[in-house]
Amino acid sequence: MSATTVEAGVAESITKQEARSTAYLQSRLAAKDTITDADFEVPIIDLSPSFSSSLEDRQSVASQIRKACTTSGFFYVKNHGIPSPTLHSILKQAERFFDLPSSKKEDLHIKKSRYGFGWEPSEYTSIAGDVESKEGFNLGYEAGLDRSGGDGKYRNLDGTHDKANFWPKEEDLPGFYEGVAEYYGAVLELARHLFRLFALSLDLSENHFDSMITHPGGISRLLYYPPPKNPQPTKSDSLPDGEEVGLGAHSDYECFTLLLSSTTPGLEILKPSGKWHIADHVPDAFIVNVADFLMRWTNDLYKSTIHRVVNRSNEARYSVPFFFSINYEEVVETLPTCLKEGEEPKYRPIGAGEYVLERLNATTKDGAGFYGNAEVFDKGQVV
Ligand SMILES: O=C(O)CCC(=O)C(=O)O
Ligand SMILES: [Fe+2]
Repeated sequence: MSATTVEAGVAESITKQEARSTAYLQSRLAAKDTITDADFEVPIIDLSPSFSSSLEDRQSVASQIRKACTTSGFFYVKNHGIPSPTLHSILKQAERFFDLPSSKKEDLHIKKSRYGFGWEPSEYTSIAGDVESKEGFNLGYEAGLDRSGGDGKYRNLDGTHDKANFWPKEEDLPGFYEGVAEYYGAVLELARHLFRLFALSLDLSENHFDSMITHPGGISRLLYYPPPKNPQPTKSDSLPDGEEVGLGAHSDYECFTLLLSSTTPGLEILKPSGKWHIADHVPDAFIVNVADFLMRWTNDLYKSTIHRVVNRSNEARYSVPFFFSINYEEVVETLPTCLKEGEEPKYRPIGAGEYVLERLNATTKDGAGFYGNAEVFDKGQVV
């Protein structure tokens, strides 16, 4: 299938139900799954053979990816080529950022952004209606962060092309921009590499998605989860369960996510039985998870699995997810090769950027968006 550009009217076809995170979550939970907990595993995939010049080697990795995507929708990658100091240094940058005095962070407040970029205080947005303890710093693609230099055609989520990222002043946090740029450049390169493996895993040609990622959307966040106010149970068997949530239950919106975290665990993945699987920390590895574009392309063959974060320790957790999207003007529609004879697409085509923006806005009160919503938020209210 060749890439099509977004058509007028696609945004209107995104229903209110999809745009509202809580309703969307409920509909996803109600969907029957064909797998059971016995099929659920989060494998560690060694990416070394994926850099080989032999197609057979690359295919062997792709088939492991396919297995993970059709069961849990989550896997770890090791030997991914990003040096360990780069990983440690971005987590250090996260610590430095969150240690800034509030007055400095206030200048970067997400209420000044149409896309939720900048600093997000704790208990500010909510993905599933819970109060969320996380504090964040969100940013999007810019050509200067892309080691390929991009093709100069990047547009924001809403199609505009003014500068969208907020950066702390160099004198407030020396070296922060360079640190983030180094990490972002490396993780974007890895995401492009992984996308070729995803294509292979779907029996497509390796370069199937290449023309869609010349100036791709790539939101990344630095996240800080403080230790809980009250000690939390060491595990949880149901949803919802009244725990102190760091980040509420959700699926990610784009193609797939690459998640780096500090050693404190916290990511919980919903198993088919409704119990939570607590993901172990694997040193120097990323957790990769299928997100909603891949679910839609594959008509549910690949699972965009619900997950959340609960910090059950008495230490801080830092994480850095990178949400890899295609170019925002592209349309995501079911791949004909993922439809069996006589099977209909379950999902209508969506404009990539518009869809992500609607899902992001749905995390704000009444879906009103971030921009200029200070009064609502300054009262400390969440959705
Ligand atoms: O911080 C984490 O471990 C997970 C973050 C996440 O799921 C998200 O930001 O979508
Ligand atoms: Fe997520």
